[in-house]
Amino acid sequence: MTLLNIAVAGSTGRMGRTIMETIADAQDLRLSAALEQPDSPYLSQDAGGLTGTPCGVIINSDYASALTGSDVLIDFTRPAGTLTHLAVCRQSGIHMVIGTTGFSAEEKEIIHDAAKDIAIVFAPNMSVGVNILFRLLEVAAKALPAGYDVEIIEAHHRHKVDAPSGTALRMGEVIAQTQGKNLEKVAIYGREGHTGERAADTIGFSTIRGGDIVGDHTALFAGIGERLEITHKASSRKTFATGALHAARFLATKKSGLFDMQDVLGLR
Ligand SMILES: NC(=O)C1=CN([C@@H]2O[C@H](COP(=O)(O)OP(=O)(O)OC[C@H]3O[C@@H](n4cnc5c(N)ncnc54)[C@H](OP(=O)(O)O)[C@@H]3O)[C@@H](O)[C@H]2O)C=CC1
Ligand SMILES: O=C(O)C1=N[C@H](C(=O)O)C[C@H](O)C1
Repeated sequence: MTLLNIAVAGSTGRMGRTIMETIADAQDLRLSAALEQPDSPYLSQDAGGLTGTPCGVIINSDYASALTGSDVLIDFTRPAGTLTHLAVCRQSGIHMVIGTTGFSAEEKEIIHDAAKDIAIVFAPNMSVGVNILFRLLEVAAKALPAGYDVEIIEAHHRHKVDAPSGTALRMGEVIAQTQGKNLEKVAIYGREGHTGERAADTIGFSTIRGGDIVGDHTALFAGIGERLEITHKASSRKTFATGALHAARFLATKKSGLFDMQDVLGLR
């Protein structure tokens, strides 16, 4: 069997470690590189040492040379890191799975442009459940009559640095798009003080941060006399890692283009 060579950026982070563990369990995948920042205390260590099984891949910050021999780079880092890695991958013709969240509109445009040359899966949430939830939101947003207030509530661990989560923002985009609205114009990010009554047609976001919550997302459609809540709760990062590896396999069949998990999972 020909193995697919996977490089992992942010290899010592929460997602990086989980992805490397998941690669180690896959028969068809090989960890080809483990990347970290130049000031990382983990440089030169065996990447498998982090997960208890040394594998002979040394954690490296020389992106260009480390990526030689890789088919796909999986990147769950920060926007600045992802864009640095993207430039190297575009130059070297290496496909990318991007799970990082918190990009500005301009930064997302750079990813769109790079997809002219390489194939990219870019998705704020790689779990099967959340991607089905996106479809359920389309159904609800289309079927409910006018007058249901939309609120999106998300909860994550204390270490998360961006808010609202990328998933919550995508939920807002899906609902807004389905209802013919522009999220930028209707989003309300938090409320404080004398806010006045809720404006009709807005989409509110609420963010909770605490402890080790892996990732909870709820869309609330609140009408008069009833509420519809659609919720997803992730209980393990393995669900995201498994999705990222499916995305890498999907990219192996592509030459270029921008895809998301709806494409990977055949949900479009
Ligand atoms: N799409 C999805 O399904 C999911 C997406 N995410 C997203 O993935 C990202 C990472 O999450 P998580 O693993 O929890 O975060 P962590 O903070 O645990 O890990 C981030 C990793 O990226 C490295 N890093 C940070 N900045 C840079 C940079 N400028 N260049 C290169 N590497 C960098 C960090 O190195 P160091 O520690 O040295 O700073 C660390 O290894 C977040 O944006 C999160 O929202 C998370 C889960 C699921
Ligand atoms: O930072 C996290 O942990 C997560 N981030 C993603 C997001 O911002 O949507 C996905 C997941 O909920 C975990």
